[in-house]
Order: sequence, then C-alpha cells, then structure tokens
Amino acid sequence: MTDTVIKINQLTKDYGKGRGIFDVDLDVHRGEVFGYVGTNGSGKTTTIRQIMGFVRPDKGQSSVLGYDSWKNATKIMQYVSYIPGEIAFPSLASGTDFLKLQAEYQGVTDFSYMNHVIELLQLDPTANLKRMSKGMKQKTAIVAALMADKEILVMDEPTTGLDPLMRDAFLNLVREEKEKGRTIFMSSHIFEEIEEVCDRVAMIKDGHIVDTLELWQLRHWKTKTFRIYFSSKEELARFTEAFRFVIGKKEAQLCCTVEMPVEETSHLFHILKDYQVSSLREEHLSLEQYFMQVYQKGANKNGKC
Ligand SMILES: Nc1ncnc2c1ncn2[C@@H]1O[C@H](COP(=O)(O)OP(=O)(O)OP(=O)(O)O)[C@@H](O)[C@H]1O
Repeated sequence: MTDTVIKINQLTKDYGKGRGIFDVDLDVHRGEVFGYVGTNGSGKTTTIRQIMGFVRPDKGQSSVLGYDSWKNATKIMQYVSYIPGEIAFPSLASGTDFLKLQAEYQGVTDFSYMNHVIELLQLDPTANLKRMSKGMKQKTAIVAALMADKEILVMDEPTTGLDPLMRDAFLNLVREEKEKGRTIFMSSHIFEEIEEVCDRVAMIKDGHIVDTLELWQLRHWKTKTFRIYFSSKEELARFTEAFRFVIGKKEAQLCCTVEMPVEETSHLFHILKDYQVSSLREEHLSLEQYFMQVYQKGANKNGKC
C-alpha cells in the first residue's frame, strides 16, 4: 500500500475572475520527489500555501501526515521544512543572526547538516542581510529551511535567483534529501530541473491540474522517435517513400524524423542496412515538450491557451 504524506482533495481557493485553484486533487507519497509545474499565475503558490495551512480553503481539504492543513498548521510545521517563494526577512544585522534565530525557533542544536548546506551552496552567512543579493537571500532561506532535518520538504520555486552552478548544487541537495527518505514537494517553472530530480510531476494551468506524470514514463515511452541523416537527397527520398513511420523531412539537411512503436525499432535498424546513412540519433521527449502537448490538448478542448 502506498503511504500518502500529502493529500489534497477537491481543494479550491477562488480569488474571483478565474484566479486561484479549483478542485485540485493530489497525492504525494512517502519518499518521493514531487514536482509541481505551471506557468506564471497558474496556482502553484496558492496550492503550497494551502498545504502549509496559511490560507483557509473555500472547498475541499489538504492534509499532511493525516493532519488537516488549515486546522493543524502549527502541528504540520513540526514535520515540514518550508522554503517560501518570497522571503520576508526580519530586520537583523546578518545572515548568521537570522540562522541563529531560526535554529532557536526550530530547536536545532546539531549544526553539522546546516554547515554542510552552507558549504555546498557556498554561502557567506556573515554578510549583511539587507545587502544580500537575491541569490544569497535564497541560499539563506534554503539553509534555514534545511537545518532542522525534517521529514518533509515543501519548496516554492526554490532555485529562484540561483545561478546555474548553484542550481546544480541545490539539485544535489535534493537528491541527498531523497536518499535520506525525505518526501519532497517542489514547484518550479524550470522543466529541466523537475525532469532531473523528480519522480512524479503534476501540471497546473489556470488553477486546474491538467496532468500528472511519472517521470520514468518519459524515458520509457511506448513510441520511439529517431532523426536519421542520409548521404544524399536520393537516399532520403528513397527512404521516406518506403518507410511508413516518417513524420517529417528536411531536404536541405538530408534528414527525416520517424516516430514508431517501440517494437518496430529492430525493423527500422534492419532496413537501414540498405541505405547510406550518415548518422542517426534518438530524440527524447522532454518534459517541456510533453507539457506543451498537454497544454495544447487543453487548449483544443476548452478553446483557451
Ligand atoms: N491573495 C490573493 N488575492 C487575490 N488573488 C490572488 C491572491 N493570491 C494569488 N492570487 C491570484 O491567483 C492566481 C494564482 O497565483 P499563484 O501565486 O498561486 O500563481 P503561481 O503559479 O505561483 O505563479 P508564479 O509562478 O508567477 O509565482 C494568480 O492569478 C494570482 O494573481
């Protein structure tokens, strides 16, 4: 039986004029990294604030470890490390002062993991809190959230403001946390990072969940797509006329794209022996491409997009 850590059921927060979230259903399982993607204003932060119990839902329910988010927000904080989308720092002199305050508040006495995170993110916490760059502030918020080593991590666009190197370092931290058995819920609009670290992903659009996907499905799709380059126009034409799974052709580049059921792959390789092929590469469907397809389908259905 799957152990559900975060359960969201018919959750609705209606801000009017179609803004908010509507009838959201989500289950986050113990030990998984769950990604939450959507364009600006699609409802990611609204959902996360509901999970944390900051806002009363208009309808439906969110619960964490069986505790109703709204009714037991304080209890939930015992189990959840939270990185908000926007951090409002108190007026303190330095990052160190802020981290000390956080440690006191969260009852942290062992600072070894905090120091590990500081080192990994190359943060100088002694800097003036007010003068910190966006990235430094984000790192400080990450350190503050992770220091308590709680079993659930809820993060609202945690890589905002981080440069690509630091983003990689952060994703390594996420992997470390997953290794430790943590359950992680993170929102993002950067598809690559969700693709890199998440087990499952939900896509939200205009406040509605439009799809939920297990990331391994992207790698083990029922169809395979290849781009094949030929030595001449004649060879390209001969192939495209003969092979029924061709979905596109670029004469100038002497290449075509084929998309076919996985079980046809060996057949393709077999017939290619009769052609002069200069190169062949498999095209993987990226999460972003998949997302665009889902959005497009949604648009066809409801006339939006
Ligand atoms: N307190 C509020 N009052 C009125 N409208 C709100 C409130 N909070 C959010 N909204 C609206 O609800 C919608 C969803 O906002 P939300 O912040 O959840 O989106 P998001 O997916 O997190 O966006 P982003 O990626 O830009 O951070 C937006 O149209 C936003 O303007």
